[in-house]
Amino acid sequence: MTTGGVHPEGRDTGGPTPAELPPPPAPAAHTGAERAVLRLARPYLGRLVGAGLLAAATEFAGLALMATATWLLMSAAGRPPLDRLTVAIVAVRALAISRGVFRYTERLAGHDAVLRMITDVRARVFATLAARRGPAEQRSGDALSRLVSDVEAVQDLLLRVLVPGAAAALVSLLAVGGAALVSPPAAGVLAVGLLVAGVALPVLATALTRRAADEVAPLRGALATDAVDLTHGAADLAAFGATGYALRAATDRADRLARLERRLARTGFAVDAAGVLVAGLTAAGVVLAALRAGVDGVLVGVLAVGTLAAVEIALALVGAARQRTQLRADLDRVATLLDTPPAPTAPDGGATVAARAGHDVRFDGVTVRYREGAAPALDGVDLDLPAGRRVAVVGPSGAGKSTLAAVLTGAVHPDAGRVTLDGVDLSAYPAEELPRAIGGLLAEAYVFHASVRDNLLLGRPAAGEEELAAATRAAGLLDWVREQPDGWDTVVGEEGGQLSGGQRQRLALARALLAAPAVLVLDEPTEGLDPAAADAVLASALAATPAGHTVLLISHRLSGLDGLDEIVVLDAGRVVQRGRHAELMVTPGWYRDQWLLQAAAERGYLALAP
Ligand SMILES: Nc1ncnc2c1ncn2[C@@H]1O[C@H](COP(=O)(O)OP(=O)(O)OP(=O)(O)O)[C@@H](O)[C@H]1O
Repeated sequence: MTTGGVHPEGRDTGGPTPAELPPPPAPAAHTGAERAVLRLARPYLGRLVGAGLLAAATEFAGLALMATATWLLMSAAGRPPLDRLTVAIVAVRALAISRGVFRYTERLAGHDAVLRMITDVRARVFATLAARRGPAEQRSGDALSRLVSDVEAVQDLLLRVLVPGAAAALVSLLAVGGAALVSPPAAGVLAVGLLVAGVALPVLATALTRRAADEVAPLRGALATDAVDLTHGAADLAAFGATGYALRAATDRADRLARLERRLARTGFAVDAAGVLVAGLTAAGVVLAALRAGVDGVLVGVLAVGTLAAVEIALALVGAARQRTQLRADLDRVATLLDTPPAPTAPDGGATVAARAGHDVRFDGVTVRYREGAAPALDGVDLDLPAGRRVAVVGPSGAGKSTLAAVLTGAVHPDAGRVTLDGVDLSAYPAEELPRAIGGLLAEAYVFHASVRDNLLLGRPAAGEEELAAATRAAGLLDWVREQPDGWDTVVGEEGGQLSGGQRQRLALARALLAAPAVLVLDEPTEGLDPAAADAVLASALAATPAGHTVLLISHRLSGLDGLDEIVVLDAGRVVQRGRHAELMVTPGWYRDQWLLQAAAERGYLALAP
């Protein structure tokens, strides 16, 4: 839960309150973030520079249009012969048309470059998020917000800050140069006005909005996480009577966000008003300087209108600075992900899984540490799984059983040691190759909001009705499917919500059995089933697995393991016992103690059962 705040009994409901949100990062970090983004923009630099030049051409055409139109109107008032005006008339038309054409091509070129780049950024951010193991980073709401809004910050930095900013700076220089041809003193005044509008005001806007803007992005991320918690955790919140508190915490955060955004908007309006004032004052100053220098009346008018247009273009830098401030926190979050070295993946064209019935798997001194400094989840584990071998991994909660399965399926990479499939390191196989050989029922298997048939076919899309029935029978779900009015087409609800816990587990097991990979991982396949049903399902699942296929069974229950080739007992990530059931039962240790305890508990359960 990140719905921050304190429970009435003083229990913290977890997560940061707005006041606890991380402080705004140091300015140097922001520059680093922008640099990281710009490094990614390098392959598209040519297109971006093209877009910047087109943006400058658009602004310049607008400025020139205003100046020429003013000259035309003021000159026409003196009724000169028409041929003196012809060039200006044609220029006005040409500039009006070219401005539209430049704007259109600039948008096309800029968006083309940026959207190409964004595709790369999103793919990298996705890959980094997918490879992350830290629980703090695995919040789906926050991850979604990073993928969508934070990556859009990269787009905005280029399209709304850098391209228009560079164009405004370039056109401002041209405007001062143009004014200097008419009157150097007026050009001096214009330069001062442009510096105020294009440098001083953006710096002021940044200073005024920096703190508030830095708080906005983490707040948005936290709100996205709240939304996920409030929807996914609604039933638990209601069960603990905590809905009101969770809602209030989320509402407090939303209110704080609204307050910050209002503050940003108010500051924005004030700076915009200052910009209008600067435009007016600069135009007045230019007119005075030009009159004092004896410039012709028509040209004074051209200078005045041109000044207003030029200052307006320079004021785009205020918008760019404001936008940049608002993007900083988002950019930092993206840059952190982009700086993360990618998880080791096999190069394209890596090893391929041989097309045969059985595969040999070996764990050699495999160590996995989820967090630096934390105790390892697996600590130098050796395990031999030749084709056809059936091994159970048991041990107390937190011993590292699921981590072992995750390493085997390639979901988690060992920090030391290696796992080989047919003698080749797992990391040499491209991601899409491994599932051909290794797969099964992993911890907390996901059941999709689809029909029973579609959920099963995920395991083997081409399976026929008979294969579906065999796998479902082995998982003990076939009778239930046949009883349903819609049979295989029964929709199981979001996350299998319309099934009981046991039915959901049987469906996930049936899917794994149907997929029948040569190395089948079964992580707690009978979880949620009563002891008698668990024994029956485990026996039928093992019987349904072809002889040459390897099975790695992870289980809390120790009943029904007597037929397996080896039982490995893990504790705190280390192998503390191994052998067959009969051997372990005559050896003092965790296995025998736990087996006797479970057997006694189940005898009691069965004695109480009606
Ligand atoms: N994603 C993760 N991030 C951080 N630590 C993790 C993560 N997954 C597991 N751990 C830690 O690694 C250790 C081993 O966990 P693992 O889930 O492999 O144990 P397990 O034997 O399967 O436990 P259980 O029987 O309760 O499912 C535990 O201390 C756990 O807290």
